Amino acid sequence: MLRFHLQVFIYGFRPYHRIMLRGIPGPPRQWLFGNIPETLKEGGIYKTQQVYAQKYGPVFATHQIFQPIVMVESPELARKVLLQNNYRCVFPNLLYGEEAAFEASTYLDTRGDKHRTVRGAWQPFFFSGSLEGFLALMWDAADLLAESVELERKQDKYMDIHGMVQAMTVQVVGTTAFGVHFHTQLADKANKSNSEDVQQLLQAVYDIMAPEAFSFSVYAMFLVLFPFAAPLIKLVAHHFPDKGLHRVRQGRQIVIDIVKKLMADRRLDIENEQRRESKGLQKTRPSFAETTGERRGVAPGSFVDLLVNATDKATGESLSDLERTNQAFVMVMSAYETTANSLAFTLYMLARPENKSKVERLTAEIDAFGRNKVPTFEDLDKFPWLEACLNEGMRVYPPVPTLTREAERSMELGGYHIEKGTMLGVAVFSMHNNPAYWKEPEKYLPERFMEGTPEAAAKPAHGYLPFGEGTRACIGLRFARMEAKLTLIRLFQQFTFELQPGQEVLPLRETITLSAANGVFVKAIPR
Ligand code: HEM
Repeated sequence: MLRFHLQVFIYGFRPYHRIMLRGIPGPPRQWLFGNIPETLKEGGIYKTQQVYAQKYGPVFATHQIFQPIVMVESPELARKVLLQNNYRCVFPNLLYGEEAAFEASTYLDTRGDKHRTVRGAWQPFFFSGSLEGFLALMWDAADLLAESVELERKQDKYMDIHGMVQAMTVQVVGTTAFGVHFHTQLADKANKSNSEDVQQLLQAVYDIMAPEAFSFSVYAMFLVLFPFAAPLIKLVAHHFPDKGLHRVRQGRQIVIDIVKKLMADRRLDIENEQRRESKGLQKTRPSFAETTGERRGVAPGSFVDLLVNATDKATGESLSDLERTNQAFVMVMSAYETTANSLAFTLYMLARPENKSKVERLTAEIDAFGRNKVPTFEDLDKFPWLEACLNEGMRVYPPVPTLTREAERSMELGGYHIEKGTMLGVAVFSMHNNPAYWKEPEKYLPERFMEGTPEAAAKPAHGYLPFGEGTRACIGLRFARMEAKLTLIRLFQQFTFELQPGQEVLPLRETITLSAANGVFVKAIPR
């Protein structure tokens, strides 16, 4: 018992971390709880980072949840962290056995050659040719969104545009990545065929990403307090899960089961096509080119097709089924929520009354293109102001507020020595909103992203990081930008938006991502 007490005391004091972080400024690390109480008091990690950066400067050490982490909050240091280190931090969790193996092979956590293989398997999905092929599907989804907005507008109601945009981005993931229609949008309610599956899927993703997911179980608390007993805690948690742990595990299983089903269906589909082709029979499924004109066409060159055919370049072997399922799982987790959040933040900014002149410039740009025209892939370069509005939205509210890396070797950061293996973080939200780097950061000024303007000249050369940087930067950047641009074009061809009073300050919800906690409520004004 004495030994146990000693271990608790030593862990609470964290001598090893103190040695690793020696000399690096930062908030006092409370015995046992690190900086958790302050994070709770400030209302989020991204908030405490702002407070600490002001107090301690561009390099500071904090104890976020489980781990000590050295944060940087300057464009130059952020670049150094992101370009010199290729691995994201892996935080301790309660997963055990097969679930732990699944997590370890997740794209977001893969390392070295495996990362190159996985990234290589994903890449063709984002080639210009593929993106161009997705345009009609994305436009289709944006069109349904506009129809849904019109339905709500007719009832003269304030609507949660965040929720509606989310339903749209889910549809886009369905058609482009999985070749299925999720029928999530209001104007598409009649097609309910698989909407229950989708509701389940969304709930599951929500459960996995919920803020409580970080402390979802009483076992998590034991893991924080007694990390040296992790194997035992995980074993007990696995066999006797409490309600919180059960919820997250169930969520993961639902997502895995659904993506497995989607892949199996698609595989069968491909086999049937090949069989018909070998017999010289006509295709049952029209090619994408044949469906682009159709309102509800599905792209056969989908992500699932890529996964089914993916091979490991190094070994020539195909990816294991576990790895394929894993990639599809990551696609579900990473592709829709961030895009929906960035659109919702931009729409929020454009609905604020003080930004009326920005909207006028946006509608003028869209009208110059055409109020009833569908843009082609090339046309998308003709909307610099729209793109600037989107960029500025992600500056004020970066959908991923913190980036992480593990120090691959010892390095120097802002005059401090960093030991190999130290967890590093980039305080993106804080940096994007720091007056030391951005003049009047509280103002929504898309001009910052318009070449030749004084606002653009005053912008830092680096330090704008909504998609990260380096070998681990967002692979879906072009896909996301294209989808967001098409959506804004389609919406502002028909409407402008008015913010519901009472949302002058937008409550935020922080998980790995940042989103509007209670939605974004607007009234649509027909143009
Ligand atoms: C506006 C929308 C999006 C934002 C703001 C965003 C942001 C990010 C950020 C910040 C990272 C981490 C970068 C780093 O650590 O340096 C990331 C990684 C990633 N994103 Fe996105 N993302 C968006 C959309 C998408 C979409 C649409 C997809 C897929 C279709 C996607 C797939 C991924 C993947 C797979 C990674 C991991 C890349 C790697 O480790 O190699 N993202 N994203």
